Amino acid sequence: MAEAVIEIRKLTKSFGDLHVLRGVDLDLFKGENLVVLGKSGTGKSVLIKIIVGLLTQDEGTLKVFGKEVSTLSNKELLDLRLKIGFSFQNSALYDSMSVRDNLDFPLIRNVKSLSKAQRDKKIEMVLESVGLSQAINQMPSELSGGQRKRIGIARTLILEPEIMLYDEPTAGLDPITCKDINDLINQVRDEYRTSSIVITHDLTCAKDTGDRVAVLLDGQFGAVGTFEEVFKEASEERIQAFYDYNFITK
Ligand SMILES: Nc1ncnc2c1ncn2[C@@H]1O[C@H](COP(=O)(O)OP(=O)(O)OP(=O)(O)O)[C@@H](O)[C@H]1O
Repeated sequence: MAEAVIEIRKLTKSFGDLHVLRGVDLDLFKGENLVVLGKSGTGKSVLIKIIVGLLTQDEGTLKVFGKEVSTLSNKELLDLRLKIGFSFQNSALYDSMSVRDNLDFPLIRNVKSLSKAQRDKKIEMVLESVGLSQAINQMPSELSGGQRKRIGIARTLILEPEIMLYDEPTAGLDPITCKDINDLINQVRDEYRTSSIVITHDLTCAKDTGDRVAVLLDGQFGAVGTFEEVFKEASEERIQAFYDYNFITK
């Protein structure tokens, strides 16, 4: 049985009368890509915020690397966040900084022991990993949407996180670029041995990257399994509707 790096049990979270998470059970196993699917407003971001300690659950447990997040001290939370890389939907690059400086920034801020030469080496290596060595001196505005996504992922990867959280990694990209990003997500899992949660509405992304797929429905995971298990054998109408909406066959 694979080791769980994140273990969520009976987790609930409400905002006033709005019961967003209503008893969530989920494991993220070491070395897997787990895709979380769910309509807008179902609580995907809330769940991510609880995982990184930005919000606290009302009830239930959430353990990351075996430790309950809600009981961590501020120092422990900061240490945990360094092990979790969050790749934002909008890539979160600083427009006024070159690609090199965008990648240098998290190193200067978080890994104070590195020399300039060591940082340069890491920048070169991570750019090579995402296939954009030639972009090192470019500004974000000179990059395509897909390239910006790659640099955004590189910026997260440079701190060598053990867990990666991808928020809508293919949003706003054309299908061919989506495929490239999906390949990169798989490559990151294999090369960096990360365990990842991929939040998406894009079923092609889910199919290509998800070792397992989990569908959030009415505050709980309605189905968890391989893409085929979740969709091909879906008897649940709401899950089938999600599939039909994405794959328009007519
Ligand atoms: N801090 C907060 N205070 C009050 N309500 C909140 C707060 N954070 C989230 N919510 C509500 O919780 C619900 C779930 O929000 P969340 O952002 O997790 O959705 P989501 O599944 O990530 O949606 P999307 O796919 O559109 O990003 C929404 O109705 C939102 O308005």
